[in-house]
Amino acid sequence: MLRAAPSLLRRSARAYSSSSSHVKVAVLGAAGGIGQPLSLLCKLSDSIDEVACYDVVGTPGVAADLSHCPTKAVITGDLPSAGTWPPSGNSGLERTLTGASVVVIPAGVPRKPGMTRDDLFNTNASIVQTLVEGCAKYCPDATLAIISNPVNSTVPIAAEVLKKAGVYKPAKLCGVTTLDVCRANTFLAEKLGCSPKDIDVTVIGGHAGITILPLLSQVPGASSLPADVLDALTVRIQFGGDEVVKAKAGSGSATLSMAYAGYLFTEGVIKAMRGEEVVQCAYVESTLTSAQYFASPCKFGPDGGVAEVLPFGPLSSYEQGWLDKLLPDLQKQIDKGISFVK
Ligand SMILES: NC(=O)c1ccc[n+]([C@@H]2O[C@H](COP(=O)([O-])OP(=O)(O)OC[C@H]3O[C@@H](n4cnc5c(N)ncnc54)[C@H](O)[C@@H]3O)[C@@H](O)[C@H]2O)c1
Ligand SMILES: O=C(O)C[C@H](O)C(=O)O
Repeated sequence: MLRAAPSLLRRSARAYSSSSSHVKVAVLGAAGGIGQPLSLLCKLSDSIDEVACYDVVGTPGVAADLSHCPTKAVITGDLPSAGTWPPSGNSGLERTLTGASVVVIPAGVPRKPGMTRDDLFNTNASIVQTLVEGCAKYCPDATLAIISNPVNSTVPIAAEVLKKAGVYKPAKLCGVTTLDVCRANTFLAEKLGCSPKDIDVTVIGGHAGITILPLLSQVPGASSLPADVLDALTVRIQFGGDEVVKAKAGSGSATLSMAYAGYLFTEGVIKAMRGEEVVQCAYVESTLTSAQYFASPCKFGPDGGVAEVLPFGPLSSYEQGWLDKLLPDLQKQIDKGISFVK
C-alpha cells in the first residue's frame, strides 16, 4: 500500500453513530453533464435517503427516469417554478433545499478548447451567487460542495453571499478538488505499475492549472522516480482538465470522472456525519498559507463540516517552488470572487 498524507477518503472501524438520521442530498445543475451521473450515483447509494434534483431545465425527466431504479433513495426533480416531479404544490429551489444535509453544485457552463476556467467567471459567478442565496435561505446548516468553475473564485463568492445573509460557517463550505486527487492517483499508478486504489496523493492549492499541486514526493516509491518523470506527472495532473476539454473538442469538459469524484466527496461527508473518521482534500477557508482559501487534507466531523484543516506535510524543493509560484495567482482569483459580491 503506497500512501502519502491522508487525502482522499480515510475510514476507521468506528461504527455508524447516527445512521437513523435522514440524509438528503440536493444536486443543483442536476440535468447537466455532471449533474445526471452524479444524481444517479446518489440514487444508487445506500447511505442517501433522498436525492433532490434541481436545474433550470430537464429535472422532471431526470427525476422520473432515476425513480425507476430499485434503490431506497426518494427522488424529486424541480425547476425554478412550475414542472416538478412528482407533481407538488410546493415547487422550485425551496422544495429542493429544505431539509438538505449536503448541497452539491455543478451548475454552470463548462469550458471549450482554448478557454481557461477563469473565462467562465462572467457566466458562472452569478449562477453560483443565486443558488447560494437560496442555500442561505432554505438550508443554512447544509454542507455546500461547490463544483462550478472557476472553483478558486466561486467558493469565495459563496462565502461572501453566506456572510451577507449572516449564515456563513467556514467549516460547511467546500470547493470540490477530489477530481485532482483522482487524477493524481490514476496517473501515478500508471507510472508505478500498481493499482490506483493503493495510492492516496495529497493535492493542495486550488483547482486551476498551476494552482493545483500534487505532493508526489510524499508517496513512497514515487519520490524515487526521475525528476523529469515527476515534473511531467505534476504538469499532467495540473492540466488534466485540459486533456479532457481537448478530447471532447467543444462538447464540454470532464463530466463522468467529475460525477464519480463529486460522489466520493459527498459520500465522505455523509460517512463523517455517521461517525466514521474521514480525511479528504477540499478547498476551504484556510490559514495554512498566505492564500485565504486553500485545498489541503481536511478532517470531516459528525456535523458534515470540516472539523480540522490539516497540515499538508513536507514538500520537496521542487514542490516548494510550485507553491511559491501558485500563491499569488490563487489569491488573485480569490480576490476576484470576493469583489464580485462586495
Ligand atoms: N470542480 C471540478 O473539478 C470540476 C470538474 C468538471 C467540471 N466542473 C465545472 O462544473 C460545471 C458544470 O459542468 P457540466 O459539464 O456539468 O456542464 P453542463 O452544461 O453539462 O451542465 C450544467 C448544468 O447547469 C445548469 N444550470 C445553469 N444555470 C443554472 C441555474 N441558475 N440553476 C440551476 N442549474 C443551472 C444547466 O441547465 C445545465 O444542466 C462547469 O462550470 C465546469 O467547469 C468542475
Ligand atoms: O477542466 C475543466 O474545465 C473542468 C474541470 O475543472 C476539470 O478539472 O476537469
